[in-house]
Amino acid sequence: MASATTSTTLSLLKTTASTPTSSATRTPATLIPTRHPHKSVSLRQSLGFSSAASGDSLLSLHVSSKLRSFKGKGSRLVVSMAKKSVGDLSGADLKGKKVFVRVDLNVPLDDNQNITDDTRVRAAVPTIKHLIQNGAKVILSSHLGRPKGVTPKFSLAPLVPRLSELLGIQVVKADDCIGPEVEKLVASLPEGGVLLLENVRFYKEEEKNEPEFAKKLASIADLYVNDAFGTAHRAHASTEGVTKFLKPSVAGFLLQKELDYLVGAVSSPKRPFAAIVGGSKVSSKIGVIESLLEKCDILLLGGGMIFTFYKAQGLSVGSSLVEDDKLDLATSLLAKAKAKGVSLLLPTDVVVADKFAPDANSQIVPASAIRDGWMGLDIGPDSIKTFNEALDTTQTIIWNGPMGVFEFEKFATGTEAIAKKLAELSGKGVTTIIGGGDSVAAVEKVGVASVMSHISTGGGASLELLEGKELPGVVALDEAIPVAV
Ligand SMILES: Nc1ncnc2c1ncn2[C@@H]1O[C@H](COP(=O)(O)OP(=O)(O)OP(=O)(O)O)[C@@H](O)[C@H]1O
Ligand SMILES: O=C(O)[C@H](O)COP(=O)(O)O
Repeated sequence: MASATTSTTLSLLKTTASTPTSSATRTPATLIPTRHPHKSVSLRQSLGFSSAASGDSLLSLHVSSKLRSFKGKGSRLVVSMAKKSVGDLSGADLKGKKVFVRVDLNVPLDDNQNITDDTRVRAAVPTIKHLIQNGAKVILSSHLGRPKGVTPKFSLAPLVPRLSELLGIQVVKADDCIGPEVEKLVASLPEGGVLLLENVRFYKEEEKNEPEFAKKLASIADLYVNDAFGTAHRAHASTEGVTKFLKPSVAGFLLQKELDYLVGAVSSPKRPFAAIVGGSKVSSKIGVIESLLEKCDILLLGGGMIFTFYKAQGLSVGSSLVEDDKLDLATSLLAKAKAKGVSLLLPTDVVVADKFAPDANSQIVPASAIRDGWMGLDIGPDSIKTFNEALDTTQTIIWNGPMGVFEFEKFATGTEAIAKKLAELSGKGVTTIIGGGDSVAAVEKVGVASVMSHISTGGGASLELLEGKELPGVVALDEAIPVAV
């Protein structure tokens, strides 16, 4: 590809021609108290939200006056505001106590009811083990799928063998989640024992968050732990309603870690801070892009959404995915990035296909040369190089959404290249956060999941959190220290 064409396109597509804004010209990335030492400063601002955005509620969600810090992978100090955590409870708080633990065991199962991805099961283990070790009687509750009434294929029974294996004890399974059989099983549960309740969504009252149902769930326990980050954006009986009847109601270790990274590390990042946003449509990522534009130094865009940006800039996009009603929005996002000094990079070349199929004919073309009848399905090699160079300058990276149609091997190169780059940088101490959804699948496919600083177990929940929305399952939990904001 002619480099002259590439550089012309590049300057057209970049909102700023400069290198990433240096930390010296932005608010320094230090711990929250250093940035805002005075109590009178809005804690919401100290979390990095502009005063008019939707984060006011977020403040009341995640913030207490107590800061929690821990060493994340890559040896950076991650700071977030804390809800009361299961780690804050003493041994005496837990020994012999019946603890209702909401976990997210909504895992994919194949036709033979085998778990095809046990990430969420493994992620639930640290909290459960902690409770076992402290002599608690552990009552696990989860949903699986979206059943309408009792549906055998959505039973949690297939989870028992893997859970038992990971915990090193035999997990007992109840056939219901409320009622006399459950009460009997709870009564016979020894200290350190684990009971898995049946799919809580077999009752329509769960999703309706009916207080009477929440009360029944709560009646079998002494206290509540929510570790179901993936479901924290749902105000359901087992995630929200139950907290009205069980005190204390605290966060599990997984939920805490998700908040530490997706709120703490994103709001107070080591800079330069890059966000990579991909996926299919700009309309589904508007909130995330707008929210990240408030915080990041570099924004890299990929996936199907880029064609709406191209078209908004007057480029031809052939038969690529375009949202014609979002052209003005794309233009305004580019302007916003420029105004904020964020270096927004769009791919300068793309891999186009003559049909949407794994065996399509493909070509690499500059972004300005997509012909009629062709559709862009991946970012091209020049873009990968430019993105990699930009990422090389960073200290924190968050990634949400694939760069192309990675489900088709032929168009997976861009997504896999980003996954490999993040793995390399993670090894050099850069904080790398994978914000849920398909990017997690891509990272796993490449086999680099274990080296990332954090991989979110939430799809919708992580998106909502990154958008600055409040998560009802988090709001409902006890504050570490009550605070008047
Ligand atoms: N150029 C493209 N044209 C069409 N579809 C694309 C393109 N690039 C990526 N996609 C598709 O986008 C989808 C992922 O988009 P989505 O917005 O759902 O991302 P996500 O946030 O990672 O996933 P999820 O919604 O599961 O959390 C993938 O199925 C991928 O094939
Ligand atoms: O898989 C998820 O995103 C969570 O388990 C929530 O499931 P839901 O979208 O069916 O509420």
